[in-house]
Amino acid sequence: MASSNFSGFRVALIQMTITGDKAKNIAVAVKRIQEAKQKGCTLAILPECFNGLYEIELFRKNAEVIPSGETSKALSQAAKSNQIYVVGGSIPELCDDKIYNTCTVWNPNGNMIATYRKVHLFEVNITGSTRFREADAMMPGNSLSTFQLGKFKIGLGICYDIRFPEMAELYRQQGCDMLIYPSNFCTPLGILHWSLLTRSRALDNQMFVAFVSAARVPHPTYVIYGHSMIADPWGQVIGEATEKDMDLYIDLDLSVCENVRQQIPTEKQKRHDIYDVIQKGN
Ligand SMILES: O=C(O)CCC(=O)C(=O)O
Repeated sequence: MASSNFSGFRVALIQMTITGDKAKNIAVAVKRIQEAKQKGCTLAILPECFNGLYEIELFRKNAEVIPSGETSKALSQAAKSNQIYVVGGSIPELCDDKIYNTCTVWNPNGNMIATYRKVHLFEVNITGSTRFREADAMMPGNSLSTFQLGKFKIGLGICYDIRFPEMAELYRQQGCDMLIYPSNFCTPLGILHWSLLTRSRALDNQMFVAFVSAARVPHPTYVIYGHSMIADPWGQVIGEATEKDMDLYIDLDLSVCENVRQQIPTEKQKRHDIYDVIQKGN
């Protein structure tokens, strides 16, 4: 891959079913990465916390040191044996007895080329529906993270991060062409906001945005929305799953970013004399 005139690639959004069986979840992820390669994909993306159920009480149980834990080893091997880039959704990361919600990225040699710890922890209290406080079990990360795939520069966020347009704008300032958010929205908020948020971040920043969920399964308190989705730099949805266990394979063309940015040059028209979004720290 990645010849000098490479301007696109096929991406897999892996909407797998997550169960309470960690070994099974890892095995399913590995199999679906292999299928993505067979379908001609250069990049496979997994959902948030894919190695266990999305429950506060289970994060520590499923947590691992990165990159020496079993999930990291499986992702590294899957990337290498299939010669594919893998955005490993996220897993609970154990570091100095603290837990982070961490995304790892693997290149086709099986090397870890980026990590990202969720910066905005999920905390909502929706009357009559979802209550969740990730901070009861996890610590926030403190930095942004990008990686290069051919000519594409890709920025990383996780789920709730997509609600913060400033973060996406900082990635645009860093020259990103695509944002990837491994996610697991609950169904009530998914219905209201999932598509709107994906399209908004894509349109605001004139880039591709991939929002990758697990499949919906019955759960007493947290029913995952599904509907993995990708929007293009026009803000159009170019692929969307249902709520079921399924994967999407989508061709991305980097030249669309350049076309939109030339035709609607908002980045050059920003009034930095009136406002600014600036990055603090790294
Ligand atoms: O923002 C939302 O509605 C859901 C966020 C979420 O589920 C998460 O960050 O894990």
